[in-house]
Amino acid sequence: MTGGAGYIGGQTVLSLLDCGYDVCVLDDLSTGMRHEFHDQTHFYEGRVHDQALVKDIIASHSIRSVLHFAGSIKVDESVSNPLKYYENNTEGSRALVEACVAGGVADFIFSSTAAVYGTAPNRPVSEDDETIPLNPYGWSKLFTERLLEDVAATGALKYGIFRYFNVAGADPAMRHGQYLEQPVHLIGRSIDALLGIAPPLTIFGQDLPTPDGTGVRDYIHVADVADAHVSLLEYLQLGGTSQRLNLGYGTGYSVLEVINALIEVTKRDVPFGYGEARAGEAPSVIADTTRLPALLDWRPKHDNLREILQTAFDWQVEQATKKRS
Ligand SMILES: NC(=O)c1ccc[n+]([C@@H]2O[C@H](COP(=O)([O-])OP(=O)(O)OC[C@H]3O[C@@H](n4cnc5c(N)ncnc54)[C@H](O)[C@@H]3O)[C@@H](O)[C@H]2O)c1
Ligand SMILES: O=c1ccn([C@@H]2O[C@H](COP(=O)(O)OP(=O)(O)O[C@H]3O[C@H](CO)[C@H](O)[C@H](O)[C@H]3O)[C@@H](O)[C@H]2O)c(=O)[nH]1
Repeated sequence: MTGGAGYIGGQTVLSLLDCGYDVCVLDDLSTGMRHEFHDQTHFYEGRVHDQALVKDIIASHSIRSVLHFAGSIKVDESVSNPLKYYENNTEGSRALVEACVAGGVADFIFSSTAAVYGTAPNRPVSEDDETIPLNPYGWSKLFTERLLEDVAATGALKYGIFRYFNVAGADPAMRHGQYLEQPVHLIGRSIDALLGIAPPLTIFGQDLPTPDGTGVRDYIHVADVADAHVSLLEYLQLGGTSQRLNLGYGTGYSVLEVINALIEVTKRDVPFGYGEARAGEAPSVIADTTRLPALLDWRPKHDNLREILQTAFDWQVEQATKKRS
């Protein structure tokens, strides 16, 4: 696995270990952190671009399946520094896939994003909808999707592409979660505002074409995302064909609904004000979830906004406390 020291990759390491898999992790620790549970993996510090290292890991562990989480994830940064995104996400993936093909890897699972849909239609968006990303981050991911489809067409490997919607929450057993010095996503920023370690939250837009005027997203618990990877891995290993799948719950919550639920869960106030809508941002992005359950033996266990918020809050408080002490 690449990116196994990051937020979603780390959670997937836990799911794989819980299911008894032998896991190799390749991570350059640029944004990820090594945790105690990584001692149960074969951990390599390095970049996915390093083909000699990747080939060596594949050969030494007879690796048949690769899950590729490594990448850069900040949409705003991708606009100001697009070359970083094409280098780390697209070139890195190209080099990795080439080394995997050379090493005889059969199955390749890739972390893509709902950002490939761009201005999603005003209804749940399906895997066959048009993809016109609005930023270099989305393009860097879409190019990798295309690369995988073209390579798979030669028969070199099979792919599983997950287009994640808004991944949030932390491990229910508090073994892992997301902690960024400066959160970039709504839930992380709202919690930091609530804790008083960041300024009040700015809500981007209050008269969008949504029921309450604020942006609507499909939030999915990171533990469900991780478990879905185990199911997709089993599916491919048991002979399933290449797939491109939305990974969301198919339910949307507005920014105000998220803030109100966070206030209910924590019994604390979230200071916020309104600002301009983010340029080009889709008002509502919700997954059409027809395809995935028809294929995989996966059913969500944590599809509850309050649980997502409670685990995210508990984790962020624990991290903030550790940092202070
Ligand atoms: N967080 C989300 O809501 C979200 C949504 C859609 C898609 N994704 C995708 O999921 C994947 C994981 O995201 P995350 O939220 O866990 O991010 P993250 O930053 O926590 O994890 C990324 C990991 O990859 C490592 N990494 C980065 N570049 C590398 C390289 N060149 N070689 C080796 N390791 C490298 C980092 O050190 C980190 O551990 C990313 O590919 C991201 O684009 C995330
Ligand atoms: O400070 C903030 C941050 C966000 N929002 C709003 O909250 C909602 C969620 O925004 P996030 O920034 O948390 O997430 P995005 O939907 O913009 O994007 C995320 O989900 C995408 C998939 O849909 C991609 O995966 C992308 O990588 C990831 O950042 C949006 O309506 C946004 O306008 C605010 O109002 N204020």
